[in-house]
Amino acid sequence: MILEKIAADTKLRVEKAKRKVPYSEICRRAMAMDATTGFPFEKALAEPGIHYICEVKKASPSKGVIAQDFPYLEIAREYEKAGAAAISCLTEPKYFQGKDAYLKEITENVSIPVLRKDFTIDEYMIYEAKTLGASVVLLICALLDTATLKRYIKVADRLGLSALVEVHDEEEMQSAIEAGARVIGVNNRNLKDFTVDIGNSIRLRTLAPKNVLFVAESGIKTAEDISKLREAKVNGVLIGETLMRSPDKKVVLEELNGGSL
Ligand SMILES: O=P(O)(O)OC[C@@H](O)[C@@H](O)c1c[nH]c2ccccc12
Repeated sequence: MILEKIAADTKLRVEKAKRKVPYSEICRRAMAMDATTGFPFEKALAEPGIHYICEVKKASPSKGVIAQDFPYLEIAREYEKAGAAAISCLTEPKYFQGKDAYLKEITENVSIPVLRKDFTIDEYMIYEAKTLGASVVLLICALLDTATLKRYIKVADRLGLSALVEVHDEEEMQSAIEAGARVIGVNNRNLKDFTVDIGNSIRLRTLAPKNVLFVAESGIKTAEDISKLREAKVNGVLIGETLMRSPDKKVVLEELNGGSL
């Protein structure tokens, strides 16, 4: 499966990063930073209504190159101006053509929280995310057992980072809950065959405890999708391709939201 391939390549990337900046040094740098962040991502999602997490993504394994022209900083600024609650920035280089530098530059230029969208398979990456200015890290349940998930959430917590814990079925949802996830994202994309079903978020919505924030991820394209997710009482939606393919992000966000934002 693609996820295993990506995880294996990520492991090599982290080994290389550790040779440049050792584990003890990345920890030191991250822990020297302010951890009293107030968890702005969770704060934003906890406000009433549905919130937009807008993704900066050049390419993906399922779609290939999405944006030939990729003015990532302009895109991030446009998202912020259009009323996004948060930004998601891909940093995985091989399959998504992401870069740590995109994340760093974006966090330095917007004031809304930014998610480091990557395949966290080592605590090192959580410390790294902090030094890049992220407010949130992605933890994918399919890559981490419950005990590891729990440990990573604690590491993030101590740094003042939120964790968006991604699940795609009931079993993973249970693991996320058991690990103490405060924000759970349901991926509507099946990573085995790349099919997308918004119904996956709606189906799993009822399984998340009341005190957990809920995000629907992937394949969100129309105002009708949003309206269904709103009805299901999701707190946030994570949208990439639909926004990346449209020249005017503000117009698309307004259309999706059925008026203004
Ligand atoms: O471009 P889309 O279909 O709107 O999806 C965005 C986001 O959900 C997707 O990029 C994503 C969801 N989970 C991930 C994990 C890793 C990388 C990417 C993702």
